[in-house]
Amino acid sequence: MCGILGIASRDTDVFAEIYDGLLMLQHRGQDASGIVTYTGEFFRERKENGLVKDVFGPQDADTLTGKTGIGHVRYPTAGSLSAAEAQPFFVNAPYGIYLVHNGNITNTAEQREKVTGKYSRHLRTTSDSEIMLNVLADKVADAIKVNGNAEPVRNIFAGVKMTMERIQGAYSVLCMIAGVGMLAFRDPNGIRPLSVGKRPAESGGEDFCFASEDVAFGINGFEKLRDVKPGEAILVDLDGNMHTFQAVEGKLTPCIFEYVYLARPDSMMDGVSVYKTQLRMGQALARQIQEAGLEIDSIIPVPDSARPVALEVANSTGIRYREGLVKNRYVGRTFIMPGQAERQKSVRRKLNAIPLEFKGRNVLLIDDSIVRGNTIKKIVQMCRDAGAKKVYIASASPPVKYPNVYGIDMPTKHELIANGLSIEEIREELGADALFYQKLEDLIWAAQEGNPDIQGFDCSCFDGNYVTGVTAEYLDALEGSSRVSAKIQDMPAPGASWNASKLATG
Ligand SMILES: O=P(O)(O)OC[C@H]1O[C@H](OP(=O)(O)OP(=O)(O)O)[C@H](O)[C@@H]1O
Ligand SMILES: NC(=O)CC[C@H](N)C(=O)O
Ligand SMILES: [Mg+2]
Repeated sequence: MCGILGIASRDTDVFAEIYDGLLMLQHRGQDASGIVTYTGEFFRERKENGLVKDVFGPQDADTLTGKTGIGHVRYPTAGSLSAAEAQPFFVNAPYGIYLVHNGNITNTAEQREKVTGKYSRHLRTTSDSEIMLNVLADKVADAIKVNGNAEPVRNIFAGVKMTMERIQGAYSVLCMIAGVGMLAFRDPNGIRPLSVGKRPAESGGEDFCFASEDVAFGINGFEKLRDVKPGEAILVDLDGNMHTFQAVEGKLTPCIFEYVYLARPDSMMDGVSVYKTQLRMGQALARQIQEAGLEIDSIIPVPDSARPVALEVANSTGIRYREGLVKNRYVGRTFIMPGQAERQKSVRRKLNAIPLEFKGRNVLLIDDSIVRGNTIKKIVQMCRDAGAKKVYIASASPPVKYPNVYGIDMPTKHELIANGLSIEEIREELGADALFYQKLEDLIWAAQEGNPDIQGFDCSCFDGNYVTGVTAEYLDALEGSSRVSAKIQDMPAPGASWNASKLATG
């Protein structure tokens, strides 16, 4: 995950608006935040590990001046957790380009070699996003050599096309380019989301906003124009004109996990409502539950992400919906605790059972997904401790069996509870009385129903089919690498520096 946002305004300084927009995308990344603005002459940058509200303050409005700018909230899925790998990244030639990226590149090793070898560039970090920025810079420079510098937009679009032909994986990208404007592009499969919005500018014409999710538009008065197409590049020049270019042929196959968990329910992505997809997931799951014919007193969601699904399972089955688990809103992410034992305890810190809802009852707990199984296993135990008679569980998505290589923090294969175990074995391991998983075809139906024009989805964490193709060597390297998901990283003490090699993927 990661969230990206950019605003090109004709009239006003954009720092405060980017700040507000990033707050709407905070769910996509909580490790680091960064903003760069462009004054028309200079870039002004600030990035640091931490939440948007902790990294930026009112004083930044005085320094981060400029009418255009881009921002990023990071959840690392490549490289390290070091503050140096917070985004945006910068190269000073050609033009001077700042870049923010959501997604993950799968041919980084090969591209790193080219950038540092053939193009004699020095990379400062282990980030995949920095590699992509340098590839883009190389390719724009190549285009300038061929076309001259009279038409920067043409050169930049040519550079994007060549970059798309070289880079594999998932990428939704925004760039600020000195003297030129703001560039947006999305990978040929449109794996990660990106949309563009506009609003009337005070002085006439239009202001533009790009964002990972359209939920970030309203707060600054933007209306969604459309989703950026797969393989498309859009450039808003410094006069506020929008140029579009289909850089390579695209085939929209967005990541289905966005609809399961990542995106906010109030977002529309590629014409599909996240909320309504989750309701349909509930309808499909309800059919399985009805067929099983169990005696269930109440349906209880694991807050917050499973609420829409659970609500619709209840509506469709006629079984009552109850809130039985209360989330402590003051506990941050639970996965920053070191080691398995700590993690299990931290679920307990985050969620607490309402005993009255469990005592003597048969309950069906619903969560959006079961990844390692830590969360639901602990909750099953909490329900039993609270006096539940039977504890049934359902996952709104199918068994997660394969790593995600496109920018979601999924653990390596051997950490996934559904890897190598039958449903019955998983049920036993989780200590539940029954276990339901959404069928993959039902999940696909739930999302596709929102926009039948979508040709397919990347469902790789469920079925192992990676839409861009991924080599067995890449997956082996991932499995054997020192990269482990951020969920089980030991976080450094405040002020201490992070060991950059810990998450290196190579
Ligand atoms: O099987 P596991 O490895 O435990 O992972 C699955 C859990 O991870 C996510 O929740 P998380 O606690 O990360 O955050 P949330 O509060 O946003 O749901 C997801 O909603 C599941 O509850
Ligand atoms: N998951 C993401 O989108 C993060 C972007 C990039 N791969 C990073 O780790 O910084
Ligand atoms: Mg959860």
